Amino acid sequence: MTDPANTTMAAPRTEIYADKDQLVTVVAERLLAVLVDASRHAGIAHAVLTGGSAGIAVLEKVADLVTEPGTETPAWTTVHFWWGDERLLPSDDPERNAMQAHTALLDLLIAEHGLPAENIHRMPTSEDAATPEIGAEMYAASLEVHAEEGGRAGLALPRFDVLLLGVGPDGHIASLFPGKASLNTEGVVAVGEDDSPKPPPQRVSLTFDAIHSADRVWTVVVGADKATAASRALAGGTDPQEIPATKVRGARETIWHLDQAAAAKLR
Ligand SMILES: O=C1O[C@H](COP(=O)(O)O)[C@@H](O)[C@H](O)[C@H]1O
Repeated sequence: MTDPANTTMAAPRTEIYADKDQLVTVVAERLLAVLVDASRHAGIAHAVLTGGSAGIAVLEKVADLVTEPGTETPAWTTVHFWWGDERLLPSDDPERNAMQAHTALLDLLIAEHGLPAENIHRMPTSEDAATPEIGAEMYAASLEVHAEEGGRAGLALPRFDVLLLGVGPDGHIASLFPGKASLNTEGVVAVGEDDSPKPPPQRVSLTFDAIHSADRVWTVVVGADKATAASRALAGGTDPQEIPATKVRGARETIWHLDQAAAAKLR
């Protein structure tokens, strides 16, 4: 399975911003640029979204940008949105990462920019799936429908152009939490979590194998409460069982976007 020490994956690099506003502006601009490029050259673009404070702020900034005259935007009919993780809650629960993304950006793109609703691939809700494990199987089936021929890392997945992640103060990414069995799940693309230490307990997450398959993995980190986790994740030799974020890699690019507060303890 994928190995973060593997030279076929990109070593992490950091980009540090004065504040949250600068970080979300740059990441939003680059996200749009990646989608424009993929849409133009491949005729299709796949982006994986994250929840969390910084991840949702990036989407709000994309909404501002697409509303500004003169911003170059992709052909939205070619763009597909996926999620790195989700809370197994009712579809209208405001804690759902998808609900927050709809409010921040996706409703606007559907209503005013022609994004087809069927291009939005939400993870299952608690109405769709009785357990996180069933939810993970359902999401794997959705991903398989859009899998590129031959697949990445032998997995049935689309080619993700860009995958966004947030980091918790405990070092979790997506819904892969310290010490949990989900960290060791190999050979499948999605996994259920029944006992997340961060509420709500039931979640669905992409696995590390799926995350590692993405061309670009951008981790967005804002705030002093993330500084220790970021520093440990980026230090060599950290145990991923303690700080799962240390295992974050993309196939072509791995960037940690940090504001100064989150970067304060980097060595
Ligand atoms: O629970 C989650 O937390 C992380 C980080 O969120 P933050 O608010 O501390 O930035 C997020 O990336 C993930 O998608 C979410 O489900």
